[in-house]
Amino acid sequence: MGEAKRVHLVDSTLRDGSHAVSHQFTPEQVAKIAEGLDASGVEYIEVSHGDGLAGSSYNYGWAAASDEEYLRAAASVIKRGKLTVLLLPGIGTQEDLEMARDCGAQAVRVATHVTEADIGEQHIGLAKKLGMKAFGFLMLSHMVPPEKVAEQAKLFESYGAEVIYVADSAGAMLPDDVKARVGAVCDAVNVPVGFHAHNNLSMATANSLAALEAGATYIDCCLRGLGAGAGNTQTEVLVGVLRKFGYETGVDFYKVMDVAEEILEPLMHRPQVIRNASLMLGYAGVYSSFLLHTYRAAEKFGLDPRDILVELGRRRMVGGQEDMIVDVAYQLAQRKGGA
Ligand SMILES: C[C@H](O)CC(=O)C(=O)O
Ligand SMILES: [Mn+2]
Repeated sequence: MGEAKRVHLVDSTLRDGSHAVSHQFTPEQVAKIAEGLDASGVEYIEVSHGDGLAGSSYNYGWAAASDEEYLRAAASVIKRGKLTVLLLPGIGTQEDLEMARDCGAQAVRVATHVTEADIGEQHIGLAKKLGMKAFGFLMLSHMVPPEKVAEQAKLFESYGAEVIYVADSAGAMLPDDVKARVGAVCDAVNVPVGFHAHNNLSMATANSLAALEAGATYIDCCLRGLGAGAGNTQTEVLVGVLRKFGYETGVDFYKVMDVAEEILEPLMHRPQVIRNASLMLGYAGVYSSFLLHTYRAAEKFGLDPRDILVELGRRRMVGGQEDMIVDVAYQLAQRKGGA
C-alpha cells in the first residue's frame, strides 16, 4: 500500500458555523466544542465571529460574547491543535489581531474579496511579526477566472502568506470550476493551497475532493456542516471519506463523529439542510452569509427571498455589502407595488 497523503484540516464550526446560530454560542459551548475537536486530533480550530474578528456589530449580527471571551475559552482547552482566527481587513484591526495573539491564537486567515488581496498586506505582515502562521483567503473565487485567482494568490504569497485558500463562499462551483482555480493557484505559488467549500449545490465534499486532486493540501470543514447558507463541508463526513480515499488527516473518525452528535448537534438552532434559498445562493452565485439578512428583508418587505437573491447575484454584490440587502429589497418591493 502506498503512503497516505497528508491533508491538513481546518475546522470552522466555531467561526463559519456561528452564522448558523446567529453568533449565539456561549463561551462555555465554545470551550466544549473546541475541547472535543482538539481531543479528536483536528489540527486547526478556527474561532471568531462568522465575519471574522470584530464582526460582532449591527451590520453583521451581534454575538453573545466578545472575541476575547470566545478565544480565551477555546485557548483554555486546546492542547494539541492550533487556535486560529479569521480577519477581514476593514472589519478586524491590528489591535484585534494583537488581542487574538495574546489570547493564544497561533494562526490567522486574512480574508479578502478575490480581487482585493492587496488590502491584506499589512495584516499578513503583522501576523508574521507576531509569530502567527498567516493564511491568505480569497473569498468568492467563483466570480473571476482561474488566472485572476492565481494572480491574487501570488500577491498574497509576496506578502508572506504561508498558505493560500481558494474559497467557494457562495457554494456556486462545480468540481471542474474548483479544479481549474485550485490548479491555477498551485501552479502559480510555492506555498500550500487550501480550499473552503459551501454546500449550496450539495457539492461541498465532492468539491473538497476535487481540490485535493488539483493539488490542495488544506481543507476546511465544520461539524454537521454548520455554516453560512447551506453550510460547509461536514467534518465527520469528510474524515470518513478521506480515509476511504487513502488520505491521512490525523483525526480520530469515531471521536469526531461523537463530538458532532453529542456536543454540537444539541446546540444547533435548526438542521443544516439545503433550503430553497440556500440552493438559490449557490445557483445565483451569491455570498453565503447574505442568507439570514435576505430572509429578514424578504419578511419585512413581503418578498420572495429567491427574487432578492437573483437581484443580488445580478448586481454582483460582494461580502461587506450586507447593508445593501435592505436597499435591494426596498427597491424590489417598490417595483412590485408599481411605485
Ligand atoms: C467572512 C466569510 O464568511 C469568510 C468565508 O467563510 C467565506 O468566504 O466563505
Ligand atoms: Mn464560508
